[in-house]
Amino acid sequence: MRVVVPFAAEQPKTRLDGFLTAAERREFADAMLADVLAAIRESGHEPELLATAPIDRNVPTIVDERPLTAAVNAILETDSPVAIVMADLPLATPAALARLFEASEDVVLAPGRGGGTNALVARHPDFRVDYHGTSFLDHREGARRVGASVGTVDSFRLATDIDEQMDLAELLVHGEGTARAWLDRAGVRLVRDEGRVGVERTENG
Ligand SMILES: Nc1nc2c(ncn2[C@@H]2O[C@H](COP(=O)(O)OP(=O)(O)OP(=O)(O)O)[C@@H](O)[C@H]2O)c(=O)[nH]1
Ligand SMILES: C[C@H](OP(=O)(O)O)C(=O)O
Repeated sequence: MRVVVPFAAEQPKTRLDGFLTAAERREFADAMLADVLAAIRESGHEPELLATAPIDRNVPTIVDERPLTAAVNAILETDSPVAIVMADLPLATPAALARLFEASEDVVLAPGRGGGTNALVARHPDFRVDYHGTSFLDHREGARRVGASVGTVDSFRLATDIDEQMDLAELLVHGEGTARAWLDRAGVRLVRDEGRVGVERTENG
C-alpha cells in the first residue's frame, strides 16, 4: 500500500507564528516530518512525500502546488488503496500506524483532536477527501455516501497533531524523537505550576 505524507514545505505551521520564527517553524516542521517518516518505515512501509515544493530528503516526492485537498484527491483518483498520514504527528508510533494500516474497512479514519483527520486509509476507489474544518465528520459522511464501510482508529498518538502552542506540551510530555529534541534545543520547556500544563521559552533557547 502507498503511504503518502502531505507536507507544506514553504510556510509550515503558521499557527505557531509568534512563538517560533518562520525559520524555526520550517526546522521544527522538518523535525516532525523526520519522526513521521521513521515511524512509517518502522511499520514496514516506504513513505512518499506530497510536498508543495521540492525538498531535499531521500524520499520519493511528488511536488504539487495545489491546496491540500486537491493534491490528495489527485492521488486518490489514480490509486487505491492509499494511506494519507500527516507530517505533524511526531508522537506517531509504528504500532499506532500498524493499527491504521491493518484495519479492514474500506475507509479507515484516525481523527485528530478538534475534528480533523490526522491519518486515513482509502481502499474504496470513489472516496475523496475534504480537509479543514471538521474533516473527520465530512470524511465519515463522504465515505458512507459512496457506500464504503468506515472504521475509526482510537489512538492518542495519532490524534495529537501539533498545530498550536499548547500542543507543544503534549510533545514535551510524551515525545522522544527528533521533534522533541528540537524543542529541547530551542529552549521550549514545560510549565507545570498549576492547572493545565503549558509551555514557555527560556532565554538560552
Ligand atoms: N501537500 C500539501 N500539504 C499540506 C498543505 N497544507 C498543509 N499540508 C500538510 O498537511 C498536514 C496538516 O497541515 P495543517 O496543520 O492543516 O497545516 P500546516 O501548514 O501544517 O499548519 P498551519 O499553517 O498552522 O495551518 C501537514 O502535514 C502539512 O505539512 C498543502 O497545501 N499541500
Ligand atoms: C488537515 C486538517 O488539519 P487541521 O487543520 O485540523 O490541523 C484536517 O485534519 O482537516
